[in-house]
Amino acid sequence: MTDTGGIAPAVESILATARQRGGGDERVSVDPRPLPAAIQRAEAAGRVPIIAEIKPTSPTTDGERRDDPVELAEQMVDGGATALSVLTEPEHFGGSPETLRAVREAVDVPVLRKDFILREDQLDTVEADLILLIARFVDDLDELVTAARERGFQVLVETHTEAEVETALDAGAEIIGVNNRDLARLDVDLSTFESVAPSGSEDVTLIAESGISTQGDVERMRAAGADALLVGSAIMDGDVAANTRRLTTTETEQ
Ligand SMILES: O=P(O)(O)OC[C@@H](O)[C@@H](O)c1c[nH]c2ccccc12
Repeated sequence: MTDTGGIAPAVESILATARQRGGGDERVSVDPRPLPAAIQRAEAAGRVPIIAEIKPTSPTTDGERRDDPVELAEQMVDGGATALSVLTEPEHFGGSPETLRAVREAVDVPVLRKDFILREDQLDTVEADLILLIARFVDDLDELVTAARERGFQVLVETHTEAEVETALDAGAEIIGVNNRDLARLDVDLSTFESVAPSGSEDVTLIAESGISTQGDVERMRAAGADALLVGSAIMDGDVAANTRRLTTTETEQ
């Protein structure tokens, strides 16, 4: 069992329910919309590649946003989002597989399934273009990366430390996220991406995750080498299209 010692009680609770959750009965087979191509298109159009996240609530958010997720998704795409991330975790994030299915049907951009997947059968809950695997929580990353790819998913491996980045690279990850949020204390520090993101790996798509809210934050993550940025709360809070547009139109050096 992967060591999950020292993590926040809210995360312990998320993992306990994730272990109980069943998967799909039938193996899914996905024809994915490629994320790297979507990132290139955004760059070519002069937009910052932003993955906008539909996250109705979270252990670190007050209240719950109950707007129609499909409308939110369309507003994010209107605001220039390169891809979307949809929470499917029901108990702590207000998500559902049905939400993801409806969103993916309504938009053309790649859609990431955000959940705490621990076992192979949990890959089969719903189709998505990308699937999140969290290095810290997955016992055998190689095995789950392979199982996900066999189904057609692109895999985003989430890391928080240099050791986890190594594990992700060893597992052959081509898309690596660095979560600025520490799952032990649930606090956010943007210097995590700056210190942990591997430099000079041209073949890897690097994503800065969490805690990005201002154009200054966007500039900072881009300067540190982020190919794309995953933003939830700062987009979900208020006018979703305007929030997305503000971030995608940030002037950056990169
Ligand atoms: O709302 P923020 O700070 O912009 O963060 C978005 C995203 O990175 C965060 O929701 C997240 C990162 N890794 C996760 C794993 C599961 C659930 C959620 C997450």
